[in-house]
Amino acid sequence: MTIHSKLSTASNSCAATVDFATAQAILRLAALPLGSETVALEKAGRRILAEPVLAKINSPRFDVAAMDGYAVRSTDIAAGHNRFKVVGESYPGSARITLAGPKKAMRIMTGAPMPIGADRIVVLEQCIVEGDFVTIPETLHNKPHVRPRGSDFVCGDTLLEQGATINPNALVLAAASDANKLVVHRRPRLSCLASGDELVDSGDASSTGTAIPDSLSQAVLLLGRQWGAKSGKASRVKDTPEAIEGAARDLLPDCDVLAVIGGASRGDRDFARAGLVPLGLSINFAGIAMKPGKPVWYGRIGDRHILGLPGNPVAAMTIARLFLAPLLTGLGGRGTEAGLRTHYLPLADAVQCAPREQFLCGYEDEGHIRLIKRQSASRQLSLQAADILVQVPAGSHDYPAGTQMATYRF
Ligand SMILES: Nc1nc2c(c(=O)[nH]1)N[C@H]1C(S)=C(S)[C@@H](COP(=O)(O)OP(=O)(O)OC[C@H]3O[C@@H](n4cnc5c(N)ncnc54)[C@H](O)[C@@H]3O)O[C@H]1N2
Ligand code: MOO
Repeated sequence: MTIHSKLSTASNSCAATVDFATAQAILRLAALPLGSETVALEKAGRRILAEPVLAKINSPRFDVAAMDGYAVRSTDIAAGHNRFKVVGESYPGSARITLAGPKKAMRIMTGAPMPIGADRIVVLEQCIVEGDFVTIPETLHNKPHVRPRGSDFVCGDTLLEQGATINPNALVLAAASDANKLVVHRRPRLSCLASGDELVDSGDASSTGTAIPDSLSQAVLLLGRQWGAKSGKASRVKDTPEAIEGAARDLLPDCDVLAVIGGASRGDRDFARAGLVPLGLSINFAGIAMKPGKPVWYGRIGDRHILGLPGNPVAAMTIARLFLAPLLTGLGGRGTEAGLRTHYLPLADAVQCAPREQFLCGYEDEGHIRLIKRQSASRQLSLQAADILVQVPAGSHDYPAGTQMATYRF
């Protein structure tokens, strides 16, 4: 098969150019959770629950003291007694004991099981202790200072829902449930394949006359990690379909998602898709009516997800944020929506629509959107201050200052 017929095979299987919303809908249908695995609690941080966490015990396990003090019977107090014989002590972790007989008290600390028979605590600061006896005030607060058994949660309660992220607060509940393992979604493994005759490792360009550093491979892997991926390998090859095919053949067995950087458009040496056709690439969409990032494409080789990023660095990072992030959150069990959350902010200055939907680099300034002055798909400096992408729908009018616009956080 010639290079040109390979390319045309790839293009023939392309859906027609779609808009951003349609492409996202296609991605959403394909980005289904990869499966689950069981991990030890100490390894579960940042993971997404594939199964809910149910309490295996009550919390508290018994009625327990809510304050340090003396446990007594309220019937004794109601009968007018205020001097009690101290018959023992209860600490957190102590076995439950019985407070036998009237006018008896037990010294007790916060979290310790209430003695059977006692139903209130008199706080330490209000008690006068003399030898084996404790005297309590005539008038007491109404509060019994007892946390009833199961008042936090009871055995069988759902403490964390499926889909929850194990953040520090969630980890409190997971451990409190008495779990030592959690069933979490498998993290997608992301690898990168960059092509470009001009590209060298960062650090090697200045010693040559024409090469430029590959500024995208590691950035795309980092963005992937921010959205829940494990980093696989980053390969870089020359602009030939054979080199792309060979590198992809090596990378695909060990990844779920392959981000193919560059070679996405129509140039003489743009072979990203053509190089993957012999491996069985099928295309779900190619070319989106958006700016930057128009040449983005997405397809499958077997069960692997292949996302083609344009080589221009701002276009590549825009597409990574808007397509790779939701692909990874979808595969990782959080749904593609988690990677596409928008925040509405007012424009500081008017912005002009264009025939294509735009995603402009901007930053948040005192609650307002400021756009980076020179927007260009190739201007790497635009990324220096950009912390948001501002979605500007296609059209022929202006959005005046103050208009609330959807933004995506980088
Ligand atoms: N005739 C047409 N030309 C172009 C079109 C088009 O539709 N018709 N689309 C333009 C758009 S939009 C973009 S974006 C670029 C994207 O092109 P490619 O994906 O084919 O990217 P390359 O040609 O490989 O490279 C473009 C540019 O980016 C630099 N680059 C590539 N990879 C890296 C990297 N890993 N690190 C740093 N810089 C990289 C490369 O050196 C080029 O300067 O095409 C337009 N052309
Ligand atoms: O749309 Mo390209 O991604 O403008 O440079």
